[in-house]
This record gives sequence, structure tokens and C-alpha cells, in this order.
Amino acid sequence: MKRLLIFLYGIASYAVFFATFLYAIGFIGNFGVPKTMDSLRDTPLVTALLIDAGLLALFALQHSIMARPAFKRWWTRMVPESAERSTYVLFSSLALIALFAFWQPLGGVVWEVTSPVARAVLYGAYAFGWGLVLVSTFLINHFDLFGLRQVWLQLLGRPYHSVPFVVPAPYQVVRHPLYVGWLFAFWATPVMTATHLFFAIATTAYILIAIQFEERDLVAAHPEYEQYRRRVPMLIPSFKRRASTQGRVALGGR
Ligand SMILES: C[S@@+](CC[C@H](N)C(=O)[O-])C[C@H]1O[C@@H](n2cnc3c(N)ncnc32)[C@H](O)[C@@H]1O
Repeated sequence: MKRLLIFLYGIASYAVFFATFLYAIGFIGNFGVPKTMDSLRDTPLVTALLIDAGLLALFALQHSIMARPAFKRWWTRMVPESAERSTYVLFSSLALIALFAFWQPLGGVVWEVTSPVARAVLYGAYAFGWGLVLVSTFLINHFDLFGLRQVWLQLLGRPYHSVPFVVPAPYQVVRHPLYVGWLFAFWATPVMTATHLFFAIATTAYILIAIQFEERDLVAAHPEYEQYRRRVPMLIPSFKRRASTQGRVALGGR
């Protein structure tokens, strides 16, 4: 019974994540959802800025603290180990839902692209970004990243083994293709409002900081990551160099 409950919890967490992911595409792209990022401002500027900064900080803290191995060791004294990743996914989604619900548009257009061709290119870049994010999760292991593999294995009563650390095509030209996808999704817009610019700058800063923590954990789990880091650029792809780390190595630092 407990196994089934944990499994259903994992499925529910994934469903919440997937709905949040779809909403985020409309929220940031300003289409198809009831509330988007760039609606008109109806709150004093400083108040709106403070609220938005608080919402971004909430997500950043949740997302980074709960990902650290030390936190996981402490947390899994209370939460079953097999449900740890699903709980992380659920809390991340809840932080994003809070961001969507309480976000305060700042108003004001900083720049606007009017050429139809350039607008089409920017919309294409936006779609490319989201596509790259999704594809990267499958290249790493989508089902492990979102906790489904963990709850499935415990349902079967089978032990959990870390997924292997692979270096598929995009990871051979850049170390963080998923974050590159985020950067496309956050920056590619034909109408850059003050709100959008604030969001893009803050999330870019967060990505740059989060990479430092993530890579520290990756080096600790995989000493060979150090060499991979020397060969492959962080965010700007290089098609000249190729990672030699093409084998499958156990990944323990999730
Ligand atoms: C949200 S994913 C982002 C992955 C990567 N930073 C990117 O941008 O493509 C974070 C998780 O991916 C794992 N990870 C990072 N690089 C990886 C790689 N090359 N192969 C497998 N897992 C990786 C990290 O350990 C972390 O648990």
C-alpha cells in the first residue's frame, strides 16, 4: 500500500510539473494563458519590483537548496528516499505557480522589434529554447530527473541505481544545453518590456550561480568532470572541440 501511495505521489507531482511547464510557455511568451508576464502594471513600481524579486528569490532558494546533497541527506530522514526527487519537483512547481499567481508586471517597453522577419526569428528562437530544454531532459534521463523512475523502481521493489553520466551530442559542444534552452526562452522576445528584462537578467544571474553549485557537486561525484569542464565550454557552444567523455559513468550527485 505504501509503495502504491509513493508511486501515485510521484505521478501526481509529475502531472503538476507538466502543467506548470506548459503554463510557463504561455506566461513568458504572453499567449494562451489567463495571466502572462507582460500584462499592464497595476501596483506601484517599487512594490511590484520587490514582489517580483521575492518570487524569483523564493524559486532560486528552493531550487538550489533542495538540490544539494547535504540537504537531501537531511531531508530523506523525513521523506522516503524514493519520493525525494518527486518532492523536489513538486516544490519547484509550487514555487513557479506562486510566481505566476503573484507576479506583478512592471510595464514599459524597453525595445521592440517590428520587422516581421526579425519577429519570426525571435519567435522561432523562443520555440527552439523550450524545445532544447525538453530534449535535454530526455538526453540526461527525463524520467529520473522528474522522479518517475525512482517511484516506479520502488513500486516494483527494485533497488535504485543512479543513471549513467552520458555526454550525448549537445553535451559535447556545451556543458549546459538545458540552461542554454532557458536563456533562449527568457531572452527571445520581440517586445522587451521592463518586466521581461528584469526577469531575463535575474534568471540569467541565477543560472550562472546555479551552474557553480551544480558543477561543484558533479566534480565531487565524478572526478572526470574536471577534465570534461576543461574541454567543453559552459554556455556558448564550440563546434571545434569535442569531449572525450563519451562513455557511461555512474552519476551519483542528483
Ligand atoms: C536541470 S538539469 C541541468 C543539466 C545541465 N546543467 C544542462 O543545462 O543541460 C540538472 C541535473 O542534471 C545533472 N547533470 C548535469 N550535467 C549532466 C550531464 N552531462 N549528464 C547527466 N546529468 C547531468 C546534474 O547533476 C543535475 O542533477
